[in-house]
Amino acid sequence: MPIKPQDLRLYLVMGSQDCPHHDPAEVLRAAIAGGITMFQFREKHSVLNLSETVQLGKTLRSLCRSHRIPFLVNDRVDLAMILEADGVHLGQDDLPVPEVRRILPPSSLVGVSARNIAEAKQAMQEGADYLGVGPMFATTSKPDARKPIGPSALAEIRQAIGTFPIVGIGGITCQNGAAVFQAGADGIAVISAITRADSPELSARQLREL
Ligand SMILES: Cc1ncc(COP(=O)(O)OP(=O)(O)O)c(N)n1
Ligand SMILES: Cc1ncsc1CCOP(=O)(O)O
Ligand SMILES: [Mg+2]
Repeated sequence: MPIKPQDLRLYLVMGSQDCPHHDPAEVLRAAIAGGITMFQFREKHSVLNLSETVQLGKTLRSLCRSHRIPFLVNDRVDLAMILEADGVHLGQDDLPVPEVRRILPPSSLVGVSARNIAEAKQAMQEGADYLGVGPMFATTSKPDARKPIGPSALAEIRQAIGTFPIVGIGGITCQNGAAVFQAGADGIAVISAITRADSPELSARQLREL
């Protein structure tokens, strides 16, 4: 099933490493109450072992399923299959989209990171369902993130690719999120703006109002 651009409107990306103040399941529950439209399980540089990762993934997966929120897994196609995820998100250094498509169920969503027009067009040709474009702004959630490209780079990609679904990511907050929508994004993807907020629910609600 193709992605609905409105599913990208407020996309929470999260793993246990992003939740220093609250239990990840509580953060996700609150974020769902606040109005997130999509979720990505991104367990990266965390202290969980593999069986703990699967256990947490199952908990988060069932929360998403009971609220009809698409549940994607970052990078790990094996984990996505174990968790019966709705799809995966792949970066430029991750597994190639056509190979991943061969092993996932046909209806799976595949998101791909892109930071310029060439990467965006290649991802579309290879069968991506949406693009994650960023980092928009400086981020502290991804230590190996490259330099921010800003909303103007997203606007250029939008101009080049027409209506293909795009979500902006990286350093997005209530203060700067509107600029990402104005540049032509269908949605915003956030980690810390929700996971590190005093109230993840209130923060999600405010981001949804953008
Ligand atoms: C929605 C979304 N967009 C971009 C990314 C970044 O993916 P990647 O470049 O592979 O980096 P890691 O997240 O794997 O560190 C994303 N995860 N989600
Ligand atoms: C996963 C990822 N990809 C590009 S920036 C980023 C981190 C986004 O986290 P935050 O919303 O806290 O800046
Ligand atoms: Mg990746």
